[in-house]
Amino acid sequence: MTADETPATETSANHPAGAPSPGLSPAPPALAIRHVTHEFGARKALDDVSLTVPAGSFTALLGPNGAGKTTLFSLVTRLYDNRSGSIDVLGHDVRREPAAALSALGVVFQARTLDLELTVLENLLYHATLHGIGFRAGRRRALELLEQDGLADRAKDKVRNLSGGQMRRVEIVRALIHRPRLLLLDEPTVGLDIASRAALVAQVRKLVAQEALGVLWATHIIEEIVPGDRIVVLHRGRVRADGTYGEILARTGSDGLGAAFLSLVGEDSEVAA
Ligand SMILES: Nc1ncnc2c1ncn2[C@@H]1O[C@H](COP(=O)(O)OP(=O)(O)OP(=O)(O)O)[C@@H](O)[C@H]1O
Repeated sequence: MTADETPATETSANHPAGAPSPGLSPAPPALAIRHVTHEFGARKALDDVSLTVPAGSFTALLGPNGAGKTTLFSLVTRLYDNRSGSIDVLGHDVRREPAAALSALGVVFQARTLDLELTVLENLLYHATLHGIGFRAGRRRALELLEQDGLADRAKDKVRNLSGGQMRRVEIVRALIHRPRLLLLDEPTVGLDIASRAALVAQVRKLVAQEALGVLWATHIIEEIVPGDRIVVLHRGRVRADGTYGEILARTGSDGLGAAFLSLVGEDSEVAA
């Protein structure tokens, strides 16, 4: 079977990918991190971190600068080796089964990584090729995703001519090209205006709802989090709270997420309310 003929992940309206099948054991979470510690010399960037991103959930990783969010993403993506604890993507341990784990993973890094001199479509096809997807299947998938996101008319434009928000949306499309089940986004809205930020968050929430994608969204912007989201509060390398929006408010006795966050991490935070 060629890459062009590789069947898409089976989905249907009643049984989206990642959701448990009737009669079968429940699907593994999109991401399960257990007891991970990471040090840079004497500095402990992560200290016994455990968290789960269920399939079909929008989980916000909320933490101020220096909390350890990027370090955590670097461990999940294997930029760094996790020497303690375990990290499973869709049930695959990233150390023992890196190929299976990484093929289920899409990432949008903090720094922009599109080639400005290539067109939108060329950028997407380049990425598809890296994932072993044939030219025709890659083109079909890229155009389908651009269409869904309202960007089809920009396919042949050089990336240089897009707005910052559009570039970010293309990066999300690129991260989805190989049909991952987990999407990691590291502070994707930094530098965007309010309208672009809202469009980006809406794009990702739609994916969670329609495709049962598990999303881990690192941010320090409280406004991006809404009731119904799962939240992991990370501060100075430690998980300070992990639960639904309502659980975090109830646990801290707060009437808003800003107040809840402050009561969890104290005054030395740089989280934007
Ligand atoms: N390569 C490195 N060498 C030494 N220390 C590092 C390195 N990378 C990160 N750190 C330190 O680890 C801690 C966590 O940093 P990290 O970048 O993961 O936080 P973050 O939550 O992503 O912050 P930001 O929002 O500012 O990117 C910080 O104290 C940082 O200075």
